[in-house]
Amino acid sequence: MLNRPRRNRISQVIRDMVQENHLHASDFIFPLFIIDGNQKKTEVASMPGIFRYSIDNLLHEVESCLKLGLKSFDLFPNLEESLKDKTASESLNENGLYLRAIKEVKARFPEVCVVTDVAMDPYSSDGHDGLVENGQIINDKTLKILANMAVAQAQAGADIIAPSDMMDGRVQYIREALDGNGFSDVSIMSYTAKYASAFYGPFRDALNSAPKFGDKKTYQMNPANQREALIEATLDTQEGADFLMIKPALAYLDVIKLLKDNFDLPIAAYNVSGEYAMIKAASQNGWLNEERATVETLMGIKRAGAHVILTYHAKEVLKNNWI
Ligand SMILES: NCC(=O)CCC(=O)O
Ligand SMILES: [Mg+2]
Repeated sequence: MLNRPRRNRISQVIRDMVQENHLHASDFIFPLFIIDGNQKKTEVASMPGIFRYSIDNLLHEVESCLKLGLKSFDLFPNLEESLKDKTASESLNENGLYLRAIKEVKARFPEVCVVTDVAMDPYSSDGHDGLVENGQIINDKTLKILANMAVAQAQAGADIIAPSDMMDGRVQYIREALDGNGFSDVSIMSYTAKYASAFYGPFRDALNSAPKFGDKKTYQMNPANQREALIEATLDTQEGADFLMIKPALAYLDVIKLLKDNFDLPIAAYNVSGEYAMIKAASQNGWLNEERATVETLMGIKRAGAHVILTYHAKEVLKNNWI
């Protein structure tokens, strides 16, 4: 036998030497949920270890993440039902929860990268990502709403705008609105291939943002499709996206790899709430080793081709020195 691959696995030193992929704090974006009020910190029942923070506690949380080397955050608001309407108008309220949170984080920690979510669903009385008329999601009328939301978030200090809605044409529409308002340095991380997935369940609990009727299958992608992601990625690239995101991550590792191999933009993958919940639930039952399952999962997403991983595991992984 001339070839014995086991020789490169014989000791920890050699295994480390030939390790092809590594995880770093700089790979991660940590999603954070925000609620109104003071001194609030409420755990999301289906996401043990993940909390909704009032702005004062959000600042403490960001500070403790910075100490661990975690410097990028994606913020999501949990709004009271009474603030929601057909056109998501609360998203433009300068004194509203979301824009205040962005301003306060950037004022206190100018060095952090704040990623902001552009989508109607947290503010929409219909719980959808687009404007609803007669039970239909109206693409083109939604674009203006999304662009206004993006400009308001850029004004508040967002570094990266992340449209998560899957309306056609929104990347270019938002790009032009940002540029027209003097925000040509604000990036767009497009949710390029966002699938109509069961794995968003716990997130919708966290934000109370589930659709009030129907589902999201007329705008989010069919989980059976891979080639369609190439169409979405081509369009987002032409429209001026700075990052291409695939979401969820685990059931879509082939799509991560496909876009990594075919496009030159950085690839982001969203390791979503249901993926987090599965590992937590199994670990709490003693069915999985949490450290090993978590690191193996994140490594799999990186190995598939993601440069950036949005993950609820980010803080615990760094805090426990798992990587
Ligand atoms: N626009 C952000 C999401 O929909 C996140 C979903 C999840 O974490 O399940
Ligand atoms: Mg698209």
